[in-house]
Amino acid sequence: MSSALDVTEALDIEPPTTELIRRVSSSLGLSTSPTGTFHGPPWTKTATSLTRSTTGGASHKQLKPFAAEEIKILLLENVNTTGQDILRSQGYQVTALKSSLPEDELIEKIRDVSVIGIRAKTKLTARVLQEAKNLMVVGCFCIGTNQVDTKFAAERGIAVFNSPFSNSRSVAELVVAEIISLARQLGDRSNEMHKGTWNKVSNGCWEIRGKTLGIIGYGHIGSQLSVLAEAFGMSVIFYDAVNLMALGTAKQKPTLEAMLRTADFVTCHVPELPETKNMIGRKEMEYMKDGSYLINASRGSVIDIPALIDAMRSGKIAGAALDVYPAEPAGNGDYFTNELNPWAEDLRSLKNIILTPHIGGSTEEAQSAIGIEVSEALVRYVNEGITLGAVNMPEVNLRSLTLDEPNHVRVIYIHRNIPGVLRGVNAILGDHNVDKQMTDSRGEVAYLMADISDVNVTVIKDIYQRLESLSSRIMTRVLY
Ligand SMILES: NC(=O)C1=CN([C@@H]2O[C@H](COP(=O)(O)OP(=O)(O)OC[C@H]3O[C@@H](n4cnc5c(N)ncnc54)[C@H](O)[C@@H]3O)[C@@H](O)[C@H]2O)C=CC1
Ligand SMILES: O=C(O)CCC(=O)C(=O)O
Repeated sequence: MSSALDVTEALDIEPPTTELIRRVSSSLGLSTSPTGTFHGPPWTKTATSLTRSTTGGASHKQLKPFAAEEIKILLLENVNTTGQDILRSQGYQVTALKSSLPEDELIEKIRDVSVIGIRAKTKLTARVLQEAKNLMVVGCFCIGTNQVDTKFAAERGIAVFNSPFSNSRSVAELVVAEIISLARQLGDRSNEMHKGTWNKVSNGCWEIRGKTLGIIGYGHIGSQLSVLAEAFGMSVIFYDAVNLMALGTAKQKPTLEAMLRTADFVTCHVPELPETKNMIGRKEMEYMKDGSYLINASRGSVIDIPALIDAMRSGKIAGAALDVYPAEPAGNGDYFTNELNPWAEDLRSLKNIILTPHIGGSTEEAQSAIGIEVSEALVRYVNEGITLGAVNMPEVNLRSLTLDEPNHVRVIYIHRNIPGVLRGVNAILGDHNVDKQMTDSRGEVAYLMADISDVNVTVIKDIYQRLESLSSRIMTRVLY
């Protein structure tokens, strides 16, 4: 394979920085000649199933980084090996760490990488992203993307992908287990037995059959849970910000208050948003039925925990299960103390409370599926510029190039969404044979993808440099 330097010499662009490789040859199946060697498609190398466009029977031409080993990827928080394997099989340089990183260390490391993979704990704030000079894409190997400043990322041309539902079932199953465990005080009985105490009681222990489950947030997880709960003979009611079709015999309630006043068990499945902060506070706990139960496996900010402690001490709430907390440690260890969250010890001292370390999505099935799904999205984005599934960019895709089209180039132009940009871009691309083109915008950012035929290295260099000089430019990539 040719080196990065070969390309920059051929294109006469200096100096040969990683930045340059990212922008110009981040493409890639690139040799100094567009008709150079092509690699087998990635799905022939992994056991996975990268989706691809149909090309009418012709062989799909893989766009691959010219110097794949120059693509540096940092994976934090123990991303599953399924995902690591897919990325390594592309020839990228992958560093995988088990935990998250403190902000200053993260800033040091992120400066150097083209791709970062995280889970729920790593905070990619504007301050961190500002320093990520080479970063083109973030993979959230989880559902939530609240830990990333996705708007700031888009404004810097950094796409963000997640896995919207691969762990939904795992969370729903955990909540079912918690509903039964709270109703039967299983946590307390088990703790007593571990200490040698036999305490056979039925007082305050219930079947869940015939009880009412109130679900806040009837999305992927809430609706899965709805089906499971009905199978146990529960009645399901839910509250959501939008009107949704209820599954089975579930019923949507018009207000949160109406839902809280009726449910025996309340469970939260909303994203972290300003509107969902302390969504269940003192007032809402007052609305809840005496002796009801509260579960939170969404985000730690959704429940006012000091209010919950008071409500449990008074007996208003008979039991609770928490999987998420306002502050969570970067890795495993003895961290669940008042230093982390000032009320941690009060919480730990309560009866009939199940405390789990954010394991809602932590199953072999979910982590394996997420590893594959997010890594494949990252490969598609790095190699082909496809944004399908991105949470902060318009979704843009073009039919794949084929091996019958050797002298084609794919141009990606991420730009500010302002009037007149296409006039400028078309003045540059218009001199060439644009086979197909798609552009779309999302908020202040627009994404243009165009496949151009009959190009040589001089033409590519010219297109790249002229696009880069436009004032609307956020990021230009040229792939072939
Ligand atoms: N504990 C864990 O390990 C996991 C936690 N999660 C958390 O669970 C959350 C929910 O996940 P999904 O069900 O996949 O999300 P989703 O996006 O499919 O559903 C969320 C639902 O909440 C509703 N909603 C949003 N704002 C609301 C508001 N202010 N009031 C009422 N309803 C509102 C939405 O309309 C939507 O129906 C995620 O955002 C994530 O934070 C997700 C996976 C694992
Ligand atoms: O375990 C994880 O990676 C985080 C799960 C989660 O909270 C999510 O998917 O949003």
